[in-house]
Amino acid sequence: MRAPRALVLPEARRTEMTNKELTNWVNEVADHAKPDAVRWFDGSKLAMLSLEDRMVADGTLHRLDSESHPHSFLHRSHPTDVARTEHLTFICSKHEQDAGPTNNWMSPEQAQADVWPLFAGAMKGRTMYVVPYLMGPADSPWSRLGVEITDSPYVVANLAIMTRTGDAALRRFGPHTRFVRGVHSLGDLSPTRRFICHFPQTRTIWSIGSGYGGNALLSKKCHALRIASVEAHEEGWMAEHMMILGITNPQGVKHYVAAAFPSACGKTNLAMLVPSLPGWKVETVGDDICWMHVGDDGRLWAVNPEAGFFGVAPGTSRKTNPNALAALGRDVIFTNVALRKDGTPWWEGLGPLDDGEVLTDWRGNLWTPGTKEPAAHPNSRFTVSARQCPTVGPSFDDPQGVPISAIIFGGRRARLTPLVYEARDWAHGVYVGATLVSETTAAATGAVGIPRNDPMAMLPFCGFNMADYFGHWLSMGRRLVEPPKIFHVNWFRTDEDGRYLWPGFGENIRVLKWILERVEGSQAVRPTPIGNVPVQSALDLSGLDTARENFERLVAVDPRAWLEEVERNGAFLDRFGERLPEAIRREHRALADRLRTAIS
Ligand SMILES: Nc1nc2c(ncn2[C@@H]2O[C@H](COP(=O)(O)OP(=O)(O)OP(=O)(O)O)[C@@H](O)[C@H]2O)c(=O)[nH]1
Ligand SMILES: O=C([O-])CC(=O)C(=O)O
Ligand SMILES: [Mn+2]
Repeated sequence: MRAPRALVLPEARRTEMTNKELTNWVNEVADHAKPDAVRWFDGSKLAMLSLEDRMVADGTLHRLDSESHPHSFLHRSHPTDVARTEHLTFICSKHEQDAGPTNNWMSPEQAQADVWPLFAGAMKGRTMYVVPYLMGPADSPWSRLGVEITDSPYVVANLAIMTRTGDAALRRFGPHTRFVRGVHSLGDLSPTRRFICHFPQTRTIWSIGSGYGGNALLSKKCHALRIASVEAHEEGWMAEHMMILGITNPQGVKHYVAAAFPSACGKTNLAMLVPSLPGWKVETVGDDICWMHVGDDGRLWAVNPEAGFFGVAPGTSRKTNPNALAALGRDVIFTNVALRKDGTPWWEGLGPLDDGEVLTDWRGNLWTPGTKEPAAHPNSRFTVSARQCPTVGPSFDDPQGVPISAIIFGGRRARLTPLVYEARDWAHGVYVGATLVSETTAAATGAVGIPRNDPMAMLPFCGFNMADYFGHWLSMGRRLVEPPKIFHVNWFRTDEDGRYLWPGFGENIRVLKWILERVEGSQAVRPTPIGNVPVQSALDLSGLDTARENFERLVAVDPRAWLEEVERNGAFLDRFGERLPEAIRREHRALADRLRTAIS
C-alpha cells in the first residue's frame, strides 16, 4: 500500500484523518491529475492568509482598499465563465430514467471514458488542495461531510466562507465516516471541455473547466442539492433550494418560513429583509439552501447547510438590502463587480456615481457612464460569512434547526401570477410547486427573461427524476402531523410600461404578514380557481398609496390566461409520462375544471 502523502496536518489531526477511503481517494486523484503539490486545508487563519497572499501575488485576487474594505478582495473570472452552465451539467445515474427528462444524463461508463481523462495531468504546475468541509451546524445530527479536491485557490477561499471547514469538519471524520467526494479542476477553462458530473450512487462529483460558483464550489449546488436531494429521497428528508427566515410579529409571536425562488429571484433579499411595518422583526437562517426533516413533534424542521452567502451583487443597495450591505463591510470576496477610482467596488443599483465618473468594469476595462454594457456582470457576486449579517441570530447554529410554518414558492413573472396566493392543501401546494414557472435570469448562461418551468426552483438542482421528487414531496406531507401551509408569491408583476406593480424588498413583510395570519387561521380571503388571494382589507397597505391603487391588478387572476398556462404546464408534466404521481394529475385536472367553471 502506498503511504498517504502530503498529510501536512498537525499530529492530532493525522490520527483523526485515518479514513482509508479518504486517503486512498486523495492519492488516486493526485496520481491522475499530477499536481505539483498536495495541500490539506485545515481552515486555520494561517492557511487562509497564505492562500490569499499567493492569489494576490499571481493576480487571482485583487486586494481592495484596506481602509474602506478591510481584508476584502476582487476576483475577475474568465469572461466565458461567469454563471452556471446547465447544459454542461450531468446526472450520471446508472439508468437514464433515474435522472429523468429534466436532467442531462451521462452513463457512469461514458463519464469514465470521456470526462475522467480530462483530469489527466490537469493539475500539472498547480497545487491540489484537499478541503474537508461540514454542511450544517457543528453539532447537528442533520449535518453531512464532504471533501472537495480542487486546484483553484479561489475555490478554497470561497469554501472557507461558504462551509464549515477546519475543526468543525475534521473532528467528525472517523475511520469509516461517509462523505461526499468532489473533484474539481479548472482544466483549461474551455467551455468545450467543461463538465459538471454527479454520480448519485457513489456520492461523487467531478467538475472540470469552470471556476464559477455553482459549477466549482461543489459544496453548494452539486453536494447540498443534487447529491443531497438523492440522499434525502432515500432517507426520508428534503434538500431544497430555499431560504429560511424567522419572523416575529409585534405581539412577540415567532414563525419560520422557507421560500423557494429560482436563482436570482429574491431569496437572499427576502432572507434579510428590513420590515417596513413597525414592530416586526426578522431573523435570517439561510439564503439559498435548506435541509428539512420531520421532527419528533411531526413538524418540519429546517437547517441551513451553508455558512456563508454567495449573493447576487447587482440591485443590492443600502435601500434594497441594508443587511447585506452591512455584512459586506469587511472579509468579502467580490467576483466580477466593477471598481471605482478610489478602489471601492461598484455594481448597477448600488448607488449613484460622480458626474462622468470612469470605472474599471468587471473585465478590467475602462467604463464610462455612456457605455451600453453594464459595469458589473449581471451575475456578479459577493461571498461573505453569514455571521457578518446583522440579522443572523442563534438559530443559525441550532443543531435541531427551526420549525417551518409556511413554505413559499415564487417566481419572476411580468404577467399572470398574482402577488400572493394560498394553496388549498398540501397536495395542491405540491402541484403549485411542481408547476412553478419563472423567467430565466443571469445566474445561468443563456437568454434571460424567458418563462420556463422550474419546479420548486429545483429544475437545475434535482439529482433524480423529478416525477419521483414530486412523489417524495407528497409522501413527506403525509408524514407531517402539521404540514406547513403552502403559498405562491410574485414580486415582479409589471404594468403596461414594464414598471413593477409592487415595491418589493422591505415591503414584502406585508405579504409575509398576511401569510402568517393565514397560518394562524385569520384574515379574509378571496377564493379564485388557483387558490386564495387576500381581500384588500386583509393586506396591510398602510402608507403605500400606489400599491393600494394597484391592488386589483396585483391580485388579479385571469381564468382564460391561466387556462393557457395550465395547458402549457400539462405538456411539461406529460414529459414525465407514467412516472408522474396520480395526485399531481388529479390536481392538474381539478385546476383546469375550476378555471373552465370560472370562464363559463
Ligand atoms: N423588484 C424587486 N427585485 C427584487 C426583489 N427581491 C430581490 N430582487 C432583485 O432580484 C435580484 C436577485 O435577488 P437575490 O435575492 O439575490 O436572489 P436569489 O434568489 O438569492 O439568487 P441566487 O443566489 O441566484 O439563488 C437582485 O437584483 C435583487 O435586487 C423584490 O422584492 N423586488
Ligand atoms: O449556484 C450558484 O452559482 C449561485 C446560486 O445560488 C444559484 O445560481 O442559484
Ligand atoms: Mn441559489
